[in-house]
Amino acid sequence: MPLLEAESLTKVFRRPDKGPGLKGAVRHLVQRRYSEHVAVDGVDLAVEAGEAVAYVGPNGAGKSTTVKMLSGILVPTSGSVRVAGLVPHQHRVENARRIGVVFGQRTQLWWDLPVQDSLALLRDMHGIGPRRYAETLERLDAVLELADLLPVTARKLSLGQRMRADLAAALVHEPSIVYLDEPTIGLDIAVKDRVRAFVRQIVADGTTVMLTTHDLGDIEDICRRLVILDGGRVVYDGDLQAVKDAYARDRVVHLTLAEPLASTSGIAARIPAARVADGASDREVTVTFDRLAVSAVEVLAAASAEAEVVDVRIDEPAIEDVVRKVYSGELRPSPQAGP
Ligand SMILES: Nc1ncnc2c1ncn2[C@@H]1O[C@H](COP(=O)(O)OP(=O)(O)OP(=O)(O)O)[C@@H](O)[C@H]1O
Repeated sequence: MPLLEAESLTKVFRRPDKGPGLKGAVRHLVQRRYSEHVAVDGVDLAVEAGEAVAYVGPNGAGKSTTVKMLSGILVPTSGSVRVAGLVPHQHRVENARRIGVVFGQRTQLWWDLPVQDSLALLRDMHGIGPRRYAETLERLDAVLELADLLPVTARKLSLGQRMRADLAAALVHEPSIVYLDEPTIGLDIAVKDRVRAFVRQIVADGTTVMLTTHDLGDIEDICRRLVILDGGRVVYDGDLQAVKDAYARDRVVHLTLAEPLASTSGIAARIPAARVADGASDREVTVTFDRLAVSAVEVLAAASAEAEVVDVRIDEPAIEDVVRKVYSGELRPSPQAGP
């Protein structure tokens, strides 16, 4: 049985219909009108224990609303949801024991307390015994390097330090499922790498992770499965690599030559399936090709036959291209058939 299961999960919000300006607000007081907005529209989702799933979509797609229903904060309008066999909004306390939530843009630490006091409060709220708490903290410290942060009040932490402390706060009760919402937002590359490595580690240890992010690097680093939501509906649910194979196949090879080349037409003639163009300088050439039709070795051989190649750099196709196309409406993958 999947650890997390949603069937036809739907959330409809009622929004006040106000006219513009003060006049509209006053009129609304007298004659209230509402319209309905379907934020999540019949979502089916099954996530197995130990999976890392990226749950992505443009602004307003319904990601946070789904996560709120999964964590029991919101009651679905229709459809069903179960997390570890429980209906989250009917068993909020038990559900909270099994889940951890990290919002990159908000903190669950008590702002004016030292981190160690926030963690101790969470320990007491979850009823964690002293021995288990000490062991968990030691494990978290080994990867998140918490020791220096523990005596500092949350308000004095840098963003990166705060994120490490927040991850510890979300995981101190060893939840089996963790919802991460923009966990690396605003972090510098080094801290981002550390947070991603940490999340990979908890997944390897068996924690189920559901990641909501606009940072596609997070997705590539952490998840093998991608669920794309658009307008409240799942438009793709499948393997990340399969999406790349189907939609992000263009690879770019950047070649640096020993001498400037008068024309790239000789290279182009040897690999007709590729697009050959001048690079950033007169000694550079870029070759763009479908990686399933042409290999990088063929590109290198073609270039070497025409000129002396002194350096090579390859840009792999990025999931970013696919997701960007979905967001812009250029691509509509089918949820049933996959890409
Ligand atoms: N409490 C609410 N009342 C009315 N409408 C809401 C409420 N919460 C969310 N919505 C609307 O539901 C839709 C989905 O919102 P949601 O926050 O789930 O999107 P999201 O995919 O998480 O977006 P983002 O990437 O911007 O965080 C949006 O149109 C939003 O305006």
